[in-house]
Amino acid sequence: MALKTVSSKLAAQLDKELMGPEIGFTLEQLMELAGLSVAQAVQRQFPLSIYHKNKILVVAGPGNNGGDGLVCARHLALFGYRPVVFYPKRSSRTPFYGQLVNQLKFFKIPVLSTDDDWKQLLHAKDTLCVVDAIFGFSFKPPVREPFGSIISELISVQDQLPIVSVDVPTGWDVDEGPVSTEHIVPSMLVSLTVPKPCSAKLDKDKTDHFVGGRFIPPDFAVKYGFEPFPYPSTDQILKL
Ligand SMILES: NC(=O)C1=CN([C@@H]2O[C@H](COP(=O)(O)OP(=O)(O)OC[C@H]3O[C@@H](n4cnc5c(N)ncnc54)[C@H](O)[C@@H]3O)[C@@H](O)[C@H]2O)[C@H](O)CC1
Ligand SMILES: [K+]
Repeated sequence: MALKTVSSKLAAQLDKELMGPEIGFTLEQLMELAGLSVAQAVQRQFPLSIYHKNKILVVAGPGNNGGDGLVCARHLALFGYRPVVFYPKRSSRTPFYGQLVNQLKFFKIPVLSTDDDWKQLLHAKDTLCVVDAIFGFSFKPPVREPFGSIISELISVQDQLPIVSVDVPTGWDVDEGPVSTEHIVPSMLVSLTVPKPCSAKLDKDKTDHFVGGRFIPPDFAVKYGFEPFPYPSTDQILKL
């Protein structure tokens, strides 16, 4: 069966409508559910009972994809993991990002900046996986620094250290897929609300694909041209 996807343009429009005057979700609400679903997907893929490592590096970007990562880190801590957040370019778009960082401090989750040695966490011996919450559906290539170097570091370790990408594998064109030969190959992608077209370029042998962000009624999905996803029970994620 063909994968149901929605273009970057339509995904942005869908988001706008959800947070528009008629429906009235707030960004904070959707981000909380998005971050929770990514944490649940990580727990499903890397259960502590099997993997005897609990350190997770969360790399958070400057926009809402990064915000999802900050929320995800907090839920990972609640699930018994030991997240460390690398947040190189902190957003001042709204005070909410500062509040999310304060919540991380409340949970004693380290938040590193470019002055800190974040690369020491890129060792599979100690770290379970890396959550890639750098860019989502608003990324436009080519990538600007410092993110180009950060992505290169992640690519250099991805054969040993699994990458969990949030919504879109960072650096990929949202509609077209990878734009250079060297690119992030996540071991897991958690698409939010609905997969973006680039996910059709995933190699199924290398990447497990989940959908998360369970926050729309069935008729709204149909309006945007995709079938609602049959999430089981109370799960926030569905493996595709
Ligand atoms: N309904 C949902 O599914 C929800 C999804 N959420 C998440 O939000 C992102 C989209 O967030 P947005 O803020 O629009 O964009 P990004 O985070 O992808 O990136 C914007 C950020 O990145 C900078 N940027 C863009 N291109 C480049 C570049 N080439 N080099 C460097 N920097 C770049 C730009 O300046 C911005 O600062 C979606 O994917 C989901 O993850 C929400 O949480 C809510 C619900
Ligand atoms: K991402």
